[in-house]
Amino acid sequence: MIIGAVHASLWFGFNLVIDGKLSFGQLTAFQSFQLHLGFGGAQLAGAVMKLAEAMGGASRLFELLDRTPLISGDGDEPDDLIVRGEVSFDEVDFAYPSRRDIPVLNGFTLKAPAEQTTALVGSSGSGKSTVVQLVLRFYDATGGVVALDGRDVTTLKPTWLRKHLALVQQEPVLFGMTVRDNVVYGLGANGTVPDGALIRVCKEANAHGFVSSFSEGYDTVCGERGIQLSGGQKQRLALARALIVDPRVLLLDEATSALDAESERVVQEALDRATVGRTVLVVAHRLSTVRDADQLAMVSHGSVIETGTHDVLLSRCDSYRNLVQRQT
Ligand SMILES: Nc1ncnc2c1ncn2[C@@H]1O[C@H](COP(=O)(O)OP(=O)(O)OP(=O)(O)O)[C@@H](O)[C@H]1O
Repeated sequence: MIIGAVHASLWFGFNLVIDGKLSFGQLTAFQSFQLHLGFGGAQLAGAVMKLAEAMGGASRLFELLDRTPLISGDGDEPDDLIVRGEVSFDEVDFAYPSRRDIPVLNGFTLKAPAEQTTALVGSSGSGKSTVVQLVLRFYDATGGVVALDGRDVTTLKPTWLRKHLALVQQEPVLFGMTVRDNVVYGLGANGTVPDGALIRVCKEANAHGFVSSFSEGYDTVCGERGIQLSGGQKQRLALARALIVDPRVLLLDEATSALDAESERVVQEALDRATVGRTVLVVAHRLSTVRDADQLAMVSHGSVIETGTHDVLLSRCDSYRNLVQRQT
């Protein structure tokens, strides 16, 4: 547009110069003035657009800052030494806040004994992952009681609770910071730990080997601006992050589902080691991951319909038998 205007004024100006109504010097001065004005205007329009975009982003940011959490940060912080790690669900009902009219858990009742592995199995959408989220108080149950060692988790301070419980999910999230910071993040934003403890948990999580092979070791930066890790490596760091708090209860939600067979073997080996002496609540679709659990709970439409070992469920639960048949 600016160029078009320049051409038009040039043509008009030349005619005025030919008619003797304008000097050549006046024409070039006017042209230069016109160009500066045009480009200045275009820059101003660009700046106004950027300002409008920034205002849109800022209003979204303030919206987030103004949000009040559904879960209060207050609660009891009982003496750490007494945590045995028994997790129980007594007639728990739940619906997500965004879909209050759709019940997800209905009278869900189960006891996960301390230092034992309890596996939740059932069809997709039956509510298994939701159960895990209620233990961590990402949400609170709308009815019934979720308890840790008999204490209603809604009476416990979420930060205290998360010192004793740790979660490993299917899609681990690593931040664009060093391996060390990513693992220590398990202790909270300002957590610190001696190198010896860091290496010990990374060995337990089968991560020390590959981290040591990086030229900068634990100071290697992860993510887009650093090293790209495979799914299995990320999962092993996520496990190390969970283990650094030395949790009494380990929650595994499809922790190996997204991995190929070899990565799954290495991660599973680390998990087998990490679960000894801890209460484990595991959600998994692959039967191989859960068949050796101390207890399996068959979940259907938000309720537990049967509990028992693999053999017990095989003998008395049709849904479980169907699940096994589909996978073998
Ligand atoms: N954040 C959410 N908001 C609203 N509804 C949700 C949310 N997360 C899950 N749901 C719904 O809750 C129900 C139970 O989901 P959940 O993820 O607990 O099932 P699941 O048994 O773990 O399934 P899968 O085995 O596929 O992971 C589903 O109908 C799902 O659509």
